[in-house]
Amino acid sequence: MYRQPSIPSSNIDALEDSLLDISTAPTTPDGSLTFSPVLQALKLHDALEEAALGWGEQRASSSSLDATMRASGSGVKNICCVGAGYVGGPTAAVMAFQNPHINVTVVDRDPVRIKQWKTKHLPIYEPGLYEILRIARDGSKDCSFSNEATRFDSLDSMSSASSSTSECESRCGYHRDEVAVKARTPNLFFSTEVSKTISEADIVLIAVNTPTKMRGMGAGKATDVTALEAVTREIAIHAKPGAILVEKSTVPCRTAELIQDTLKVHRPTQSFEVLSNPEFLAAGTAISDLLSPDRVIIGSSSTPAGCRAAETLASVYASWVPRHRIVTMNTWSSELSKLVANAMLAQRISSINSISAICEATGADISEVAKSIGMDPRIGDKYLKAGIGFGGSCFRKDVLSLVYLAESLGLDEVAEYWTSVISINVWQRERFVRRAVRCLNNTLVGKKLAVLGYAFKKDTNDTRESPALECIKLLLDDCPREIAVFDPCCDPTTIKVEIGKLVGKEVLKDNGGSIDVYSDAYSACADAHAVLIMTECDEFKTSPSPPSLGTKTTSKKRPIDPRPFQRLEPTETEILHLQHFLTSTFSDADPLQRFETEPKCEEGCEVCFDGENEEEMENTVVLSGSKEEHGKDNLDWARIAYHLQKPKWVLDGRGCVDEIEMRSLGVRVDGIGRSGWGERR
Ligand SMILES: NC(=O)c1ccc[n+]([C@@H]2O[C@H](COP(=O)([O-])OP(=O)(O)OC[C@H]3O[C@@H](n4cnc5c(N)ncnc54)[C@H](O)[C@@H]3O)[C@@H](O)[C@H]2O)c1
Ligand SMILES: O=c1ccn([C@@H]2O[C@H](COP(=O)(O)OP(=O)(O)O[C@H]3O[C@H](CO)[C@@H](O)[C@H](O)[C@H]3O)[C@@H](O)[C@H]2O)c(=O)[nH]1
Repeated sequence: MYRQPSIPSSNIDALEDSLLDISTAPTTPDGSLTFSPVLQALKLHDALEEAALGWGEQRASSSSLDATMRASGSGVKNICCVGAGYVGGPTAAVMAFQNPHINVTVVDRDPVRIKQWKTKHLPIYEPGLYEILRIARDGSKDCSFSNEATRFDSLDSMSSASSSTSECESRCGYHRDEVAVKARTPNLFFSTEVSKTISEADIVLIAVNTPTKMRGMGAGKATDVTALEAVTREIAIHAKPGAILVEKSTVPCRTAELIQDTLKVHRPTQSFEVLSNPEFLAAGTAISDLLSPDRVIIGSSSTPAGCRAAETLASVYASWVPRHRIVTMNTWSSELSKLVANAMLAQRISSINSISAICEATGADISEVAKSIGMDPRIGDKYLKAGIGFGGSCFRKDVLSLVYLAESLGLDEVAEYWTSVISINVWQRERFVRRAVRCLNNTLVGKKLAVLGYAFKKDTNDTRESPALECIKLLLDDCPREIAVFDPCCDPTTIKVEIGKLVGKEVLKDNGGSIDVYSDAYSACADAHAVLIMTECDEFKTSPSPPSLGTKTTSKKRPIDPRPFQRLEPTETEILHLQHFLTSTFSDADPLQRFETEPKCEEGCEVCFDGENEEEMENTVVLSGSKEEHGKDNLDWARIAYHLQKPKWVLDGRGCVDEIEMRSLGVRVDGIGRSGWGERR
């Protein structure tokens, strides 16, 4: 069940404070400052497997040396990334990792966050992030390995890359190529010296938060560009002449104009190029998305200087992204593309959710409908998973930003169309709660409800815009005796603090209310009158798992040895792939003996304070196969069913359980997109 280091009380205070000012609150809450060691093990494998898909393409096109020559030809020596959050941190880490000759410095006004990036307790959790950071931030040692793929028939007698070499040599008796990888000096830095770092940069990436405006004109829809404006001013004052400014944040269309205007006010005689380069990474797959992006969009002005700036940024990406995936366009198209991408994805979810209501009323099954339409390549099978709707920090805010843009342009019909995407999303979760209450005889008084899943999606501890919380708020209106919450990836303390802040401390059991948060599913479900599934966690699925549509696949395949490399100078991505293969195969966190010593925490480090947690985190990095499996164990539904109150109910908001299997356990199932017990009564 859930295991995570306890959060020091000072961090809880910080978390409480961070939730106060919602208008300018960072998009990544301090809740994400804790990270799940269980998840760390689970996701590393998938992330690198995902990235591996793009490596074949790249292998043919570039070695580290080629990439270095290309990007250094553009004269870029220093990159500054303003904003050490969810986007800034991982993006800068991958850029530095893939461009050893460029110094990348991430700056933030938040000293706590910067301090965390310098330690082993990173402020966000993303699978594969730490391995990249260890090379770019801490530097690496010389290392070497055989260029021959591991022979699995001799695995028993091997324990690491180096032993594999000697074992193979003694068996085969001939000398094979040895690949030598040179040591790296650190080229990724974290700092609070915002203006100084900006003044030294050839490229300044702006990756600050752009939440929905909560006050004043456009409140509830328009984008709050307060942080972006502040950074722009700082850049306008301190940037060196000719520096290239890059919008990584998601911004309203024509924001580059606002930036140019500020630059002109402060530096009227100098000209700067402003590029749009939106980020498309998703929570939980950030590193694989960054290592192997579907596309990199660069928007620029069409002047020669604009095109040159776009080419300079493209050369930085070209160190690891195949050229045909780097798409240049005009600035406004690029800015708009980001909003439209999120709006289209959200729209697909609302579309399938609207159909789920028809399925419930007609006897059709939404998963069958989604499967059949998804087989049409014109439609595709992604983002067709019906459920209680989308959450997360981006979809709602970006659709609303598009709505506001349309309204500002007098395009009321367009605004109305996109508003309906949000309306369906809200309606969907209300519908789910209504069905749940109806199943329970229209009264929750005196009843215990178990809520499985609190994060906005599976495999993350990110709870921003969590649909579960919205459902919990609605359930509270019917006065249940208890709402018992469990999420395999979220820290119970963080959930409590967040609920206390967003709903009110009085609703928590500790203060006489009805909401309690558990660290294991079985306690949460014990004696419950109904179990409500709110997040699509794999752990909640019955076996065999219903087909998963619209999410990245979780491969259980044995990782493949990427050797032999075609050149004796493999790319960083290829070395990472090999490292992952060896780590998974030999349960060794540093099989190439490449890592420098990990930075030591300060005396009295609060996160290290709990010795048990510390040991747990270190063990997890070692990625033992058994631990990986343990973390992903499916729930024992028979055990849960046994302890449920009669009639036993599972209200499935994410299509996780198999109705027939549950019926055999004496459990009634009702859920999204299929006619369940609710209809039959
Ligand atoms: N989170 C995602 O999954 C995701 C994905 C793609 C795009 N985006 C977009 O990227 C942008 C950043 O999102 P995020 O999730 O990284 O946000 P975040 O809140 O995690 O991080 C933003 C950081 O910017 C810092 N900051 C704000 N103002 C500053 C200033 N004046 N000087 C220095 N630092 C400052 C904050 O302290 C914070 O650490 C947003 O526009 C978001 O819409 C986010
Ligand atoms: O078929 C589906 C797919 C997703 N979801 C829900 O949609 C939400 C968003 O999921 P996802 O897109 O995987 O996560 P995000 O991290 O929010 O990523 C989105 O938002 C980012 C921020 O802009 C973009 O960069 C990404 O490309 C975009 O996928 C979650 O609540 C999911 O449960 C569904 O209900 N059904």
